[in-house]
Amino acid sequence: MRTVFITGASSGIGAACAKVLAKEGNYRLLLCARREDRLAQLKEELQQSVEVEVHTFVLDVRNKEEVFTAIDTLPQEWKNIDVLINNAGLSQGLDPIQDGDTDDWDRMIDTNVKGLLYVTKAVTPLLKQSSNAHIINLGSIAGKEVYPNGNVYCATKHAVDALNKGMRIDLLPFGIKVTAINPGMVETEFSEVRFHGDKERAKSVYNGLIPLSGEDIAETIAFVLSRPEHVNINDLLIMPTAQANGTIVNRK
Ligand SMILES: NC(=O)C1=CN([C@@H]2O[C@H](COP(=O)(O)OP(=O)(O)OC[C@H]3O[C@@H](n4cnc5c(N)ncnc54)[C@H](OP(=O)(O)O)[C@@H]3O)[C@@H](O)[C@H]2O)C=CC1
Ligand SMILES: CC(=O)[C@H](N)C(=O)O
Repeated sequence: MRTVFITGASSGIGAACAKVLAKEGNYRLLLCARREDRLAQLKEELQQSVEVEVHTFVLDVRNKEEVFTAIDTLPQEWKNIDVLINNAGLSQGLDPIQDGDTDDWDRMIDTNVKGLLYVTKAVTPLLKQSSNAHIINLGSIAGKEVYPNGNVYCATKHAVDALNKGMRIDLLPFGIKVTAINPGMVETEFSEVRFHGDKERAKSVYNGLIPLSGEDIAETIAFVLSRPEHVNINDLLIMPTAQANGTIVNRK
């Protein structure tokens, strides 16, 4: 039984990872996000469908002190973390740099880069105790190329790309695997958050094409985690068939 810690489990890719891994039958799930009600709902849903151990807690990954205290004060039986899925993240705004909102920039940098760093630093001592440790970082096509108006979000995901490579080097002596999962368009709450709650604009992002689902990404992560101990998948770029790169999509 491996214990998986998923950040940002209240929605989208994180929630889908919880559901897919719960069904696998060989994972215990440690789940966090800011929305407590969503986590409680997910826990109930998971435990109604399969037999799985789940522990949830509220965490804002931007809050350094909160991150270190939350990990430090986990119940003893939840401290044996084998897998960390650094999934919590967001995009806010889609504007040219000269028109960007500095509060949006702060939220993206604080969550996608600093939050990921705090969680990784807090959890690494626990991962070092595992004989089968793995960190999965949610990057993006936005970490491989820059698209118009993506400026700061793309910068944060380029940072995740660099951190993913850096972690793999630094954690090599401890046998901790490090993998980047870089999706293209996945229909989750991502666009709704990017457009500050504008549901119509968010929906239009996926008009005329079949985007990836959170489950598509979760199944890929389950595959990555299921490789034999001597095999690590370093980096994956996953797109809907209708998307060629960060900007070119085929809409019907
Ligand atoms: N959807 C897409 O097209 C793509 C997404 N990604 C990446 O995938 C990851 C998941 O996004 P996705 O599932 O699509 O989007 P969602 O908006 O559906 O989910 C984001 C999750 O992150 C959590 N989160 C956001 N901010 C914080 C915070 N400060 N502290 C703790 N948790 C936080 C949210 O929970 P809560 O609000 O409850 O805190 C939520 O559970 C992100 O890193 C995103 O950048 C990458 C490429 C493409
Ligand atoms: C362009 C993408 O595929 C990605 N979802 C993003 O908006 O960065």
